[in-house]
Amino acid sequence: MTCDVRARALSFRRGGAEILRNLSFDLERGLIYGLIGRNGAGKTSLLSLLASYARPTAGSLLINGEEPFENPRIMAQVHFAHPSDYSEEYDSGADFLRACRRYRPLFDAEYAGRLAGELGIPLKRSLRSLSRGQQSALNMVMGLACRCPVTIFDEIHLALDAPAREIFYREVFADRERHPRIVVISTHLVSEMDYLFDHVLLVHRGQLLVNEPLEKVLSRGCTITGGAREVELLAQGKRVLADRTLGGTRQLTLWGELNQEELKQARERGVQTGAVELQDLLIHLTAGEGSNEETR
Ligand SMILES: Nc1ncnc2c1ncn2[C@@H]1O[C@H](COP(=O)(O)OP(=O)(O)OP(=O)(O)O)[C@@H](O)[C@H]1O
Repeated sequence: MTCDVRARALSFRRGGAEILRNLSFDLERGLIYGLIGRNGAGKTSLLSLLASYARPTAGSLLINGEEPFENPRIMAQVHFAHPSDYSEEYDSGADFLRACRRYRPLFDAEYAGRLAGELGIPLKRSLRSLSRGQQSALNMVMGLACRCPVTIFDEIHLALDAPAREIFYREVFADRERHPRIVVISTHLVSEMDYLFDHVLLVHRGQLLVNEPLEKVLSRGCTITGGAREVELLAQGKRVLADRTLGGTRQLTLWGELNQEELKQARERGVQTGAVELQDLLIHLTAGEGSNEETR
């Protein structure tokens, strides 16, 4: 089962406010998309359109050529894992996994059970009695094991402890290899997860600011690391995105690439050059303005 997603000039209004404006993008099978942006930028709103929870106000969103909103054929192919309120949920984790088996044709119960065991989720207990992290872990297990052609994780990893997050990252990567599909991960833990992304979607104030493969995004900047004086000389006239000092070593993150002459100078001065961090680019590209329309 494959799936493709096409959004063209997508806009979305809610409560009189324009939340998303004129977004166009494609999502391709086999790729992991990192959806990033500041608080209130519009990430969850975009994901709720993909997950058929809401309908675009303008433009078009097609999944396998069909509009997703209230479309059972498409809803069966999209899994939206997000932080859920289980405070009134008396069913157990095992009940939830059984429901997945009924409603998700590709659900892998054996894999789900194994992963739940590794994460230490007490499956026999009611969901309301689980800790927040255990509830998130169960959401993660369901998202992975459903094997839906479009699998969305919206900040579900936030309540997970570090070992559980490591399992999440490992499994997202490995399971995507075994069962290629579209995976969209919305996150604020950019520096921890960016290595997972094939492609970056950066939403800012309801608009798509970046829609590029990770490699291309990272080529927009560079780091230079070395003695403070040498690094400063190389950075002259350039825009500095980040400045870090460790002992006698200084690292500057610069906007733009170094040309051949600058690379030669860096070598001669013992300055190391490296890739920019996605998080530094995010901070730079979205700095100085509110994250949504109302704060402009
Ligand atoms: N029901 C609603 N009515 C009006 N405005 C809303 C509604 N839901 C969300 N918004 C607004 O839409 C904007 C985008 O919200 P959204 O939840 O999509 O952002 P986000 O990027 O996911 O943010 P965060 O990273 O903080 O979770 C925000 O300004 C938010 O206040």
